[in-house]
Amino acid sequence: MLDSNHMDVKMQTETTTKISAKDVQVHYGDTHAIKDVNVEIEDKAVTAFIGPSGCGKSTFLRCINRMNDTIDICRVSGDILIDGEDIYDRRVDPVQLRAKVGMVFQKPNPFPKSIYDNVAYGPRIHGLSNSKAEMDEIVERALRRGAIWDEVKDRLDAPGTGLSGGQQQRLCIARAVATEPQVLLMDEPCSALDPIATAQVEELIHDLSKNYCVVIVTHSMQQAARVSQKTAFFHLGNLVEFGDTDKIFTNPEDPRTESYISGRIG
Ligand SMILES: Nc1ncnc2c1ncn2[C@@H]1O[C@H](COP(=O)(O)OP(=O)(O)OP(=O)(O)O)[C@@H](O)[C@H]1O
Repeated sequence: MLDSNHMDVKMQTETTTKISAKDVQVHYGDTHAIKDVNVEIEDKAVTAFIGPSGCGKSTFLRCINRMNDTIDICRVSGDILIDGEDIYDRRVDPVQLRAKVGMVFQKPNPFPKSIYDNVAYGPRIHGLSNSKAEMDEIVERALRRGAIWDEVKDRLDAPGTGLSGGQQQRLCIARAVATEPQVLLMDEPCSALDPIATAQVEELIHDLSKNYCVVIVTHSMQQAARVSQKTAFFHLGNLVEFGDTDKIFTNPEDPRTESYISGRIG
C-alpha cells in the first residue's frame, strides 16, 4: 500500500493529455503547410513550438482554436480533440470554442476601450456575470492572473492602449483568461517586448501553466528552454520531433532538430 508521500510523488508526476491531434493536414490553396501531424499535448504544462520561419508553427497553433476557419483558402483535415472532443465537429460553435481556447498574439492588441472593458468584453458576450459586482470580481481576478492588477487597479477606466507594450501584453493575457479558458495559445507573445517585459511575461507563462494547458510559438530557443516542459520541432510542415524540452535541446534524436538547435538551419 502507498503511504501519503508516495501518493504525493505519484500525483505530481501524473500527466493528462489535453489536446490530441491525429493526422492533421493543412493546405492554403496548393500550399501544403502542415503534413500529417500527430501529437498529444499535456495539460497544466507549457509546450513550445519551434522551427525555422515558414515551417508551420503558427498554422498548427491556429488549428487548435479554429482560427484558420477565418482564412478562406485554408483547409484543415484530420482530428483535433480537446478533452476527447472533436473541436471540428459540426456541432461545435467556434466562438464558444475560442472562449475555451484563448489566444494571445505577437503584437499586443488591446481593444480601443478602457482597461476594465478590455477584460470584461469576453465575459459580457458569453454572459458570465449577472451583476456589476460579479463582473468587477471577474475583472479583478483576470487582471491578477495577468500579473497586472497592482499596476492598473487605480486607473481601470483609462484606455488599454495607453499602457506600455509589456503591460498591454499582460492586459491581453488577462483578457484571454477572463472567460476561464482551459487552453492558452500564445503566438510569439514576447517578440514585440523589451527584455524586462519579456522576463515578466515569461514568469507569468510559468505561473499560468499551473492552471492551464499553455502552447507557445517562439523563435527564441532560449525562451523555449526557459519556459517549456515539452517542445515540438517543426520543419517544412512536418512535426519532426516532440519530447521533453531538456532532451530536445541536449540530445535530440533527429539530425534536423540537431541542425536547428545548433544554428545550422533556420
Ligand atoms: N494566410 C495564409 N495564406 C496563404 N499561405 C499561408 C498563410 N499563412 C501561412 N501560409 C503559408 O503556410 C506556411 C506555414 O506558415 P506559418 O506562418 O504557419 O509558419 P511559421 O512557422 O509560423 O512561420 P514564422 O516563424 O515565419 O511565423 C508558409 O509556407 C506560409 O507561407
